[in-house]
Amino acid sequence: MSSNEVKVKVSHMTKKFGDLLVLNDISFEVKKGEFLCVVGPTGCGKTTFLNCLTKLGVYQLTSGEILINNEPVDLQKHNVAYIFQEYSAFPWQTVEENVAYGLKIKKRPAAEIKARVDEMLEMVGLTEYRNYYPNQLSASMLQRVSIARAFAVQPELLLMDEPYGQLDNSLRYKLEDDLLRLWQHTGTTVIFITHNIEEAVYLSERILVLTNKPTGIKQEIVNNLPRPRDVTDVAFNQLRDKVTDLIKWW
Ligand SMILES: Nc1ncnc2c1ncn2[C@@H]1O[C@H](COP(=O)(O)OP(=O)(O)OP(=O)(O)O)[C@@H](O)[C@H]1O
Repeated sequence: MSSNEVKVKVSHMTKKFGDLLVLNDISFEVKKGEFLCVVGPTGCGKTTFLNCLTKLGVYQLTSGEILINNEPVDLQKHNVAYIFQEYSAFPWQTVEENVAYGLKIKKRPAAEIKARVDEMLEMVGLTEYRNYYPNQLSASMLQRVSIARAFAVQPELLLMDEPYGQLDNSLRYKLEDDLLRLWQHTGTTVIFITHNIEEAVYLSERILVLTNKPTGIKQEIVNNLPRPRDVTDVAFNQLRDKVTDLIKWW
């Protein structure tokens, strides 16, 4: 899916909280349309890594530079969407209103909003729940609302921080397939943080393996396994074991 065009270029990203050096001179690139997963040991700074990409508030970089389309990252200009582990749906809005939210903020025409919301709801299997409120939905349905809402605005970059960390395996597999379908359909560039190595091998085109703090990149692994992927496949398990060995600290 990825092209040769560089979407995100991170140079010497360094982040300290007081005296604590968390991210230590990290440099990498993400190609347009690429699906990049980032894994690493517990507490190494995965969330900090993702938050620093937008340089908001306490996550301003201590030093280094982040470019999107060769320009300094600017959330007013660049269309960046997020999905977190916590459910982000507005409880006072229906599923349909939640999915339409970003498009309304962008003041898109009503007909475009309707068409886009219909398309997104169809892709995540929520069409018949469009008039439900979040408190009427299961955990996995809430995450599907988040995905549909994020993709509705056609983000050029989607940042995901362990979105399925609290779900059991069967729900997670279903959501991962929804995500892959949307990614393939839209060509969005995705950076996906996870502590789950199997998930990284299932989703990614490339995996960045982080070290313990002060955090750097231990290894970049290209993941060319054919899709659809099978978690019981020999090659799949070899790659999973290789990544596991890289982040083992015991
Ligand atoms: N706002 C902050 N102020 C001070 N220290 C922070 C802040 N955010 C993160 N840290 C510190 O940065 C380090 C990395 O935290 P972070 O949450 O990014 O790790 P993580 O890899 O996402 O953790 P986990 O594996 O538990 O998900 C920790 O030592 C944490 O205490």
